[in-house]
Amino acid sequence: CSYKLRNVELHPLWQSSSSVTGGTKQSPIDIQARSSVFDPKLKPLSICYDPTTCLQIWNNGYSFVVEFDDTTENSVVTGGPLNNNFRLKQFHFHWGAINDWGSEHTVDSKVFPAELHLVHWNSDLYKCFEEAIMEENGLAVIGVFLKLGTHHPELQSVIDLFPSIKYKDAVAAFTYFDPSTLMPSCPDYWTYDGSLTTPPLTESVTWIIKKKPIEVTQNQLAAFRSLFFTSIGEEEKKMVDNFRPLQPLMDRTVRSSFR
Ligand SMILES: NS(=O)(=O)c1ccc(Cc2ccc([N+](=O)[O-])cc2)cc1
Ligand SMILES: [Zn+2]
Repeated sequence: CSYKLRNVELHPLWQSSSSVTGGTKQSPIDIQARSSVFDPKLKPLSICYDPTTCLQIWNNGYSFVVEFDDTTENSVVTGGPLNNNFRLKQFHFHWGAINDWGSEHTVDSKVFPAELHLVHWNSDLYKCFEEAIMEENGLAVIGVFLKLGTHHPELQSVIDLFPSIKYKDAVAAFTYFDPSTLMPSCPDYWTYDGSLTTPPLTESVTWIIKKKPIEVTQNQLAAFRSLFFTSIGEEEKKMVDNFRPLQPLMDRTVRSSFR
């Protein structure tokens, strides 16, 4: 049952950041489908990724991160709710210790076992990712839910590198990958203004949450749980439950691209 309360003890990172004082646009949130407002002015998302911009995969102690060369406009997203060009910087995931929880966003309180975040920064307004993180309209993050189902071959090419990045700060070369293979074919999405879900929790993110999940197998989810939060030589702590608790919607409306 994916409605189980998530009574997990939080990784230190999220303990202190379960709510930011004064934050009015924090993420993640529960997306109540019936309260979202269809916006006919929302355009289709325009996503164009060049697989040769893929650089490396590493364990940053919170998740595994696949990073891209963002010195050119070769891998970008625009359209949808976005009024600027956003360059792909990295993608990472959030997941649970078991399949009953793991995603950051929820839909009508339904929790998914994992969630993919594709992180982009506004290259029309800012000079680099580090600057954009701190600024209004600085980032666009596409969220994709994962659900249990068939084997995902393209995700498997990422998972196959896990033995080389088991511990914090381990890095491996990963030089050809198209992250659009990790997205569902259905164009429908929700969008709202929110924040980073890890420190510095800045309210700089236009969230674009795909309505349809992608399918992965139990073994593929279990592979995520073979990673460690800790560095080599430290007492091992399995990398699981690296999601932030739900935050209040406050004075925000979630828009949908579909009726
Ligand atoms: N989970 S999420 O909201 O999509 C998210 C997106 C990007 C990041 C990456 C990141 C955010 C901030 C910093 N920093 O301030 O050094 C470094 C990396 C962290 C978290
Ligand atoms: Zn994330």
